[in-house]
Amino acid sequence: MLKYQLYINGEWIPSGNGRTFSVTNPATGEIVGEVADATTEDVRRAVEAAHRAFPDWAARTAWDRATYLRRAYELIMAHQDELAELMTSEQGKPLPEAKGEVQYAAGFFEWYAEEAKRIYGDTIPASHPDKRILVLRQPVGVVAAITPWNFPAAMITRKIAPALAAGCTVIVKPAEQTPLTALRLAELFQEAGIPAGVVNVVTGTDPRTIGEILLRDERVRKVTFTGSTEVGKLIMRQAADTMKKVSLELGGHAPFIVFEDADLEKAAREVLTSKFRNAGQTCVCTNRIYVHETIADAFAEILVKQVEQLRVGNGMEAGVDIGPLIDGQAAEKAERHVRDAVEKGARVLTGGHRRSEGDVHFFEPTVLVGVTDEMLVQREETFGPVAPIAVFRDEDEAIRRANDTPYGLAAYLYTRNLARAIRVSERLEYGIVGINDGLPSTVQAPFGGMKESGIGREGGKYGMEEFLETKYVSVRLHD
Ligand SMILES: NC(=O)C1=CN([C@@H]2O[C@H](COP(=O)(O)OP(=O)(O)OC[C@H]3O[C@@H](n4cnc5c(N)ncnc54)[C@H](OP(=O)(O)O)[C@@H]3O)[C@@H](O)[C@H]2O)C=CC1
Ligand SMILES: O=C(O)CCCC(=O)O
Repeated sequence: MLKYQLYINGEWIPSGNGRTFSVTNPATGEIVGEVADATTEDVRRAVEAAHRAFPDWAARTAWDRATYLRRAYELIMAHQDELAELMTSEQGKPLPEAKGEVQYAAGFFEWYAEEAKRIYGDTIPASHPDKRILVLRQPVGVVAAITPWNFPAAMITRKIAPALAAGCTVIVKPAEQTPLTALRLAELFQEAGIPAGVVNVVTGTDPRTIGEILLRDERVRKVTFTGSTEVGKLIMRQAADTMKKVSLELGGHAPFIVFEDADLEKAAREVLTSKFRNAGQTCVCTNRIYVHETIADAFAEILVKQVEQLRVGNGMEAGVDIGPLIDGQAAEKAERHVRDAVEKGARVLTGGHRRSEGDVHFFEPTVLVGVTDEMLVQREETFGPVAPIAVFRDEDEAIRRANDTPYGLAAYLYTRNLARAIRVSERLEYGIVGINDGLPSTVQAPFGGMKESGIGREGGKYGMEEFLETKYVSVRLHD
């Protein structure tokens, strides 16, 4: 069993009160790790360390910072098999998916090592002959990064790689259910030689208090969060008191519109990828499938055939496509959504049941038809492997129903008609649109949502903006 302490100021230290908590494998219920349960004083110490490390880190050249980021990238890649196994053991996703996430996570370090050198300012023509106008981009300062359990590596690196590249120092608060990957990454950052205090990792079982300490502290200038919309709203309110910069990647309710001209086999394959990745536990997973009425039956038949080939089981075993859900609440939610849909007239074409034993919860990949918009599954984020199919008659109706949600993270459509693809993607009120593509996430593109799905973007050149302040310097040319 793995044992980890807190990573603060370049050192591994126990919690101030010596307390620890265990990490459980969601596929077996076994305890796989024991980590320190941070006290409020430990969190303050991490802020202090990040604050002290900031001036030196910010003053280094971009080339210098890039060297550390590149080393971190290489170390993560060199340890990808080990990191993937660790991730599967605490999160449950199938091993190949975990390895894909590790590579994706490393990719943010590679990208931002390069991007660090391209933080450009501006010079602006002045309206007086003896004046000059300069615009500088400077790191925002100490950053608190609060991350979820569904992507134990990539949600950390997508935040901290641009933060470090910009010259910020960070305190990471990983999810309670998946701290081991975060702590192993911290060991690799230490091995990469990233200076003491530049990255700190605090783990704990009292997220509200840890959050409050990070958010109340005026030395923390930015909070970046991925998780539920409910907690995101709380964080935004708390950040207001010290006017921190805020980035929020929150819940989603992604529609997938399949038009009548679609290649049904290929469209179903994209829906499958988007819907069942990580057992449906991603914020960009398809939640609502709108299929044109003329092809709905044929599409459902093809999707069911593909879904029935998915193997559910322990993600460590070869050939498994769908791992366990993260906990009992997740299984209960998926079950509630299926039950509610059936009570309101939907039909289960495949799946529909949970398999729970003690603390271990699997859910059969499920396809529902006859779904209508008042069903829970069409309104709340399911975060589970349930694919609800509803029918539509025309383009306007599909767009109106797709946009009828407080969320605005990802949306998908499948068509061979280019004009329609462009027209529809322009009208969808979402931060990410996949045209014939169920997996648009990639390091160089802006990831983020509109409406209640959040604020700000992560990834690519846009992700760097979130960690920079703009300073205007006005110069009068007096001798
Ligand atoms: N956008 C996304 O990618 C995600 C969306 N979700 C959605 O949210 C639902 C609930 O998932 P859940 O894991 O509970 O998500 P949360 O929003 O509760 O957790 C995300 C992170 O925030 C921390 N946190 C929780 N409460 C606070 C607080 N008051 N102040 C500061 N930090 C806090 C958590 O810590 P701790 O782990 O200790 O609770 C975790 O590190 C899911 O079913 C799904 O619908 C969930 C995860 C990711
Ligand atoms: O669920 C999330 O919050 C992140 C989705 C991972 C990705 O596609 O980048």
